Amino acid sequence: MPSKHSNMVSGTSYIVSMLPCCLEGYSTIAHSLLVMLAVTVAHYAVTTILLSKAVRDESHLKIPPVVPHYIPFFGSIPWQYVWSPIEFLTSSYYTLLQHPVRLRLFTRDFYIIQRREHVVAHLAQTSTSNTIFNATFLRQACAMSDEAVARMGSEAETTPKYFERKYLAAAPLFAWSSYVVHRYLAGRNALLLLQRFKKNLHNRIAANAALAQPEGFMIDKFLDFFIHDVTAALLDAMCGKGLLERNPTFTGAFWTFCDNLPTFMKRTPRFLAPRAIQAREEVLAAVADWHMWASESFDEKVTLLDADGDDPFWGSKFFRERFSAFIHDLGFEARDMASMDLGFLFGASANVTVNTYWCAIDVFKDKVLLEDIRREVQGCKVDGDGDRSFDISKLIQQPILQAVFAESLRLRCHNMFIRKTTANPHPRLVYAHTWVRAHLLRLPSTGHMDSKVWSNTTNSHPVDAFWPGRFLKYTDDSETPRFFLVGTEGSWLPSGSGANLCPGRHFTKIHCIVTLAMMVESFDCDILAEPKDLKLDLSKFGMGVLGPSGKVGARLRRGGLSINRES
Ligand code: HEM
Repeated sequence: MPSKHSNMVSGTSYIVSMLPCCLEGYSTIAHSLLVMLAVTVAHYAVTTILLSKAVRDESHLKIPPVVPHYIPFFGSIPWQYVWSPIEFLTSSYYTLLQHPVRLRLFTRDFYIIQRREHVVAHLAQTSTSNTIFNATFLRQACAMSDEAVARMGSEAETTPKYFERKYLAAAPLFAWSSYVVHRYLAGRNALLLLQRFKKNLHNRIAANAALAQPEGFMIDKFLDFFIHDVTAALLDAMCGKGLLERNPTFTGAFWTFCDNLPTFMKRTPRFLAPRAIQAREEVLAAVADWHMWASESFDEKVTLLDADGDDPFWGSKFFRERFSAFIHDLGFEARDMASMDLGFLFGASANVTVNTYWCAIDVFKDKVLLEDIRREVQGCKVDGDGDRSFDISKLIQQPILQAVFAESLRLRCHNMFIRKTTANPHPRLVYAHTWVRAHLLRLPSTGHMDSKVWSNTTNSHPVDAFWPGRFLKYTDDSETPRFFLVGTEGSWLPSGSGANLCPGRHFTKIHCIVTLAMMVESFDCDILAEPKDLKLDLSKFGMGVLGPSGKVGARLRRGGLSINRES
C-alpha cells in the first residue's frame, strides 16, 4: 500500500512531469497571440500608409482610400456610431478627414463623404440613385411584397406614355412615381393642399372641447395634440375624410408605425416588437379599406369633381390616379398599393409633425420669443376677416418665424443620404475622389453641426443649442432682423439637395409656420419638461427629424384670440 509520503512524491513528480507540457501549451497560445498582434499591427500600418499615399495623390481619378483598420477580415466596425452617432459623424477620425473614405465592413465597402462641397456635389448628380433606400423602406418598413419591390426596381417595367424619363437614375417605376409626387406637391396642387390643411386644423382647434375649459387642461404627452389634431388635419387634407372617419383609431396606430421606423428597418422579429408590428398591420388594413371604399364609391360618370379634378372619396386626383395606374394598368396587388400609400403618408407626415412640435416647444418655453412670434403673427392677420385668417404669403416671410423653423431643422434633422453610384461623378470634383460603379455611398448631413459655419466668434451659442439668431441679421438702419440663409449652402440640408430634393419642402415650411401661428393665437401653453427630457432621442439618427428623449407634458388653455369654426 503506498504511504502518504510516497503519494505526495508521486503527485509532485506528476506536476513536474506535466510542466513542460503546460508551458508548451502556454507558449503555443502566447506565440499565436503574438502572431495575431503582429498581423493586426502590420495590417493597420499598411492600410495607414495606403491611406496617406492616396491622400497625397492629386490625380483626378482615384478611388477613396480604405480607412485603416486592424483586423483584416472584420474591417472597421464603427462602434461609436451605435451609441453616439452624432459624435461619430462630427468628431470621429473618419469624418475629420477632408476627403471621402471607404469603410470596409466584412466584405462590403461603404463610402463616407464629408465636407459640404463633396456632399452637395454628389447629391447633385443624376447618375446616383436612392432606389436602394426606397426599396428597403417599402419592403422592410411598409411590408410591401418582394415581387412588388422587385417590379418597382426593375429596368424592364414600362411607365405611362406621357412620362419621359429625363434625369433620375432610378428604375422606371420609381422615377415615374417620383415625378407624379413632385407634380402633386408643386404649384396649385400644393396651394390646395395647404388650404385644406389650414381649414381642417382651424376647425379641429375650434372644436377641441378640452381647450374650451376656462382653467385649461394638462396633457401628459404634448405630442398627442400633434398626432391627433395636427397630423389628423394633414391626413384629412391629403386623403379626404374617408380614411379617418372609417378608421377612427388610425392616427394613434399610424404614429406607433412612424415612431418605429428603426424597428422595421432592422427587421426586428414580431416577438420583440409586437406593438409595432400590430400597429403596422392596423394601418395597412385601414389604408386598404380606404382604397376599396373610395374606388367603389367613386364613379367616373356620376361623382362630381371640383374645378381641380379632386373628389371627396380619394381626397385628391393624385391618390385616385395613382391607384388606378398601379392597380388597373400595372396589375399591382391591393395590399402592395396600401404599402405604397402608407410609405407616402409616412414621408408626408412624420418629419413635418415632429419639427412643428419642436418649434411649438421652443416658442412656448421662451416667453420673449413667444411675444416676438405673436407680434409677427398679429401683423399678418387679414383685414376684415375677423380672427379667422392670415395673409399666408406675408406670414411665411416673417423673419423670426422662419428662423425658428430653420433652426429647429438644423438642430434636430439629421439625414443620411444613401446612394448607389452608376457612373463617374460630376466633373466639379476635380481634387476629390471618384469612385467605381455600383457602390453604396453614405452622405451624412453633418454640416448641421459644423461650428465653423454656425457658431459666432465667441461661441456664445454652441451648435448643439437652439438659437434662431443664427438665421437672423440686423441691418444698420432697421430694428427688424432679416431672415438669412446666405453662407450656409450645403450646411443646411434638411430636405436634401439636387436630383432627389424633397418635393414637400415648401409645404413643410408653410405647415410649420401656419400651425405655430394658429397655436400662439389660440392658446397659451406651459411646457412641462426637465432639460434632460428635451435632449434628442438618437435612436432614429440619420432618418430625419429626431424627437425628444423624455416625456414632454404641457398645460394648455385657451388664450390669445378665440377662433371660430370655419365653414
Ligand atoms: C421636416 C419635414 C421633412 C423633411 C426633413 C424631409 C426630408 C426629405 C429628404 C431629405 C428627402 C430626400 C431623400 C434623399 O435624397 O434620398 C425627401 C424626399 C421626399 N419627401 Fe420629404 N421631408 C419632409 C417633409 C415632407 C412632406 C411634408 C412631404 C409631403 C407632403 C414629403 C414628401 C417626400 C417625398 C414623396 C419624397 C421622395 C421624393 C422622390 O421620390 O423623389 N416630405 N424628404
